[in-house]
Amino acid sequence: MLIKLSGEALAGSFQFGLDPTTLSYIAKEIAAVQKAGVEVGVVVGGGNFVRGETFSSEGAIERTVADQMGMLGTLMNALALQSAVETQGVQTRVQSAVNVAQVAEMFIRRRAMRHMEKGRVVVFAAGTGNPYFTTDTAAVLRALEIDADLLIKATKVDGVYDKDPKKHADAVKYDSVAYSTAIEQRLGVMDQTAFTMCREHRLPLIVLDFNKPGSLLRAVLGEDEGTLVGGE
Ligand SMILES: Nc1ncnc2c1ncn2[C@@H]1O[C@H](COP(=O)(O)OP(=O)(O)OP(=O)(O)O)[C@@H](O)[C@H]1O
Ligand SMILES: O=c1ccn([C@@H]2O[C@H](COP(=O)(O)O)[C@@H](O)[C@H]2O)c(=O)[nH]1
Repeated sequence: MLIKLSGEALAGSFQFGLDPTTLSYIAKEIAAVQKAGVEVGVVVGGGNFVRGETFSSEGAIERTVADQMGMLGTLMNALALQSAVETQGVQTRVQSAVNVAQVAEMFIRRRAMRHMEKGRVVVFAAGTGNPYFTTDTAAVLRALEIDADLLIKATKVDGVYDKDPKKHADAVKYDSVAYSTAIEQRLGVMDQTAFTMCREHRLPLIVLDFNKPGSLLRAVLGEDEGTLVGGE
């Protein structure tokens, strides 16, 4: 399985950066899934450091540069996550989509799959390696490349709503929703490119709240958790 972990959520109670308590907690949750015998890959976001679109909006920093900074933010998250998961007794490798040879391996698909076969968690950093993309799209891409059976978006909301629950108190949660609905209604929980790729390749997606203890494992075991996005 492939877990997309929101960067912003890793900031925990802080506005920016990493919250060590949140990091240890999520590392335990990921380690529990691996210890249950599941091959696990993780794509980390970088919203707790830099979002290229926002960062470049004032015009001082070019969009491409801001996006490169965003990708480097995901690398910081990946290194922190690697350390925290290894503290839980599970070997972990970081593979980056940009060359940072002194700190992480490059992304090599077959190598990533071999790591996972050996029981190592693989954390994919730097998104797709290209500006103008997001880590949501990178997560779908990596999930397809490693033949994942399931993509889980682990975030701060407990599922997909008919509108943004952070902005609308009357938002209603879906237990399950079709990709076409998510795309047509432009549901903002994941970017549209990512939804479109999931639909095209029939990749099942579960959106869940990672702050709920045991939620990742329950989703993997097929129990009712978050919102399942699938179908047409
Ligand atoms: N229809 C919707 N249902 C659920 N959540 C929604 C919806 N529309 C917008 N959202 C928002 O989507 C966000 C989930 O994405 P998240 O914050 O994890 O961002 P991300 O881009 O995946 O990660 P990062 O923080 O790394 O940039 C939630 O904060 C939620 O408020
Ligand atoms: O393929 C990618 C992935 C990400 N970026 C940049 O990184 C930031 C952080 O990623 P989030 O998905 O928002 O967590 C993103 O805003 C982009 O600026 C990228 O350029 N290419």
